[in-house]
Formats: sequence, structure tokens, C-alpha cells
Amino acid sequence: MSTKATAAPAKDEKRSARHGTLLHMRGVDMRFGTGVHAVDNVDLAVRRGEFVSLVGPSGCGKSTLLRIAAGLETRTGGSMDVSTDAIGYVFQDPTLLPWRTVTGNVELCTQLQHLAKPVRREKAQAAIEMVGLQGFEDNYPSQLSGGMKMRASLARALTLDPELFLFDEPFGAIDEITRERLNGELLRIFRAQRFAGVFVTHSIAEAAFLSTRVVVMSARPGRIVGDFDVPFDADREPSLRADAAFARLTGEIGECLRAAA
Ligand SMILES: Nc1ncnc2c1ncn2[C@@H]1O[C@H](COP(=O)(O)OP(=O)(O)OP(=O)(O)O)[C@@H](O)[C@H]1O
Repeated sequence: MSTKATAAPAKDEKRSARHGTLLHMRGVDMRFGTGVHAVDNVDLAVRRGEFVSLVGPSGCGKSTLLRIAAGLETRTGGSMDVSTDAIGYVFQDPTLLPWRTVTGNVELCTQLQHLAKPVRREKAQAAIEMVGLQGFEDNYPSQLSGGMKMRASLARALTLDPELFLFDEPFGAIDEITRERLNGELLRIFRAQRFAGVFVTHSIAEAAFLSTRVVVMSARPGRIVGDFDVPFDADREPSLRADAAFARLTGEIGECLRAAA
């Protein structure tokens, strides 16, 4: 999918794809019809194998930026290349259909793509196993915990084999222990799939634990005011959160965030 607004889209798109850049925003701006200036002149490039978290004060335009990347919202300025059609999006809410089982929900996207039933069954089962929901295939959403619903939502997006995976604060409403477990599982999936990830969160610790880069946005209109490389190995254990280097990094990100608020 390309949503470029510049004069030479094909050339730029090929250049981005060659460098593995799946999302490239240049000077992206968003002013809503209500007069709210949500996003101000954002430059953001995300390559395959990068997991970029966006942190920033509430209302600074993080979700808006993600929705623009997904093509759910049309920017009012700047340009953007998205060099893939395989985009996964996980919302804050699991958005499961209550009348469908876990398998039925996970199959939904591939069903909308008109994939043959055996193919979508196979993809759904693989995704269900990837998120650790095996044994619950026939359960309905009302029979699942909040964490399990989120796993099902993640599995549904995984069936699309996303190359660009966008997450809008998916674990915000989940208790801390389950959230840490889901962070570990998402990291494992990222290591296996190597998509380009953009993850919106309010938690600095979650951002630093999951990401290869943490981008800090200012208060609205959201601008990028900090971009931190995360130096830890891809193979991260929960104990990393207690590491002195981890505390130093989250401290620096927190300082940047406080100055930006
Ligand atoms: N469709 C819309 N029409 C008008 N204003 C909107 C629309 N969507 C978002 N906004 C406004 O744009 C600003 C940015 O909203 P957005 O949801 O992107 O912020 P956020 O950083 O994700 O917030 P939070 O961290 O609280 O979820 C807010 O002031 C919001 O009210």
C-alpha cells in the first residue's frame, strides 16, 4: 500500500523497500476539522527488524499517528510511504465478536480475504499456538480472561503475516503480571517473525523492554523530541527490568518525557 502525496511515489517507495524501510513518514501533520492540531511535522522511519515504541503525554497524538500509518486516518500534511500490504493492527480493546469462538475470531481476517477454509484453519491454529491459546479454541470471548482476549486479538492479526505490525496500547487494561508475561511473548513472536513494529504505550518500562528504539513525543501538537536506541540483546529475560542499565535508560526516557509534557 502506498499513501504517498509527493510527486515521485514509485521511486521513493522502491528506495524505501530496498533499505527494508516499511514505514517512512516525512513531515507528517494532522489537524482535525475541529481545529485540534494533533501531530506536528513528524519524521519517522521504521525498518524490518525494528520495534519502535511511541511514548508521550496523554492526548499528544500517538494513536493518531498510528492510525495514519495504518491508513485509517488521512494526514493533512507531509508524505508517507508504506512499502507493504501486510499490515497488522492491534487495538486497545480486543474487539472480538462475542458469538464466535476463539478459532472463529482468529479466522476472521483470513475469511474476509476469502482464503480457503483449510488454509485459514491452519493459519488460525498456528497463530493460536504462537500466542499460547491452544486448548481454548472452542471457547467464546465471555469465557476468556482479559489477557486471553488480548492473545486472541494478537493471534487474529498474526494470521495476516504482518510485515508492518501496529499496536495501539494493547496491554494497557491488563494487570501487571499478565502484562509482563504478554510482553515476553510478544518479544518472542517479534524475534521469530522480524516484522517492523510500532507500539504505543504509556509505560516506559514496557517500551524499553520490548523495543529496539523508543521515540518520545511532546505534548500536543505531538512532535518527536527524543529517539533512544535500546542497546539490549533481542533475547531478553524479565530480570532485565531489574538491571542497572535498564534503570538508567528508563530514567533518561522519563526525563525526556517530563521535559516534553
Ligand atoms: N477523529 C478526531 N476528531 C477530532 N479530534 C480528534 C480525533 N481523534 C483524536 N482527536 C484529538 O487529537 C488529539 C490526539 O489524540 P490521540 O488519541 O492521538 O492521542 P494519544 O496520544 O493517543 O492519547 P492517549 O495517550 O490518551 O491515548 C486529542 O486531543 C484528541 O482529542
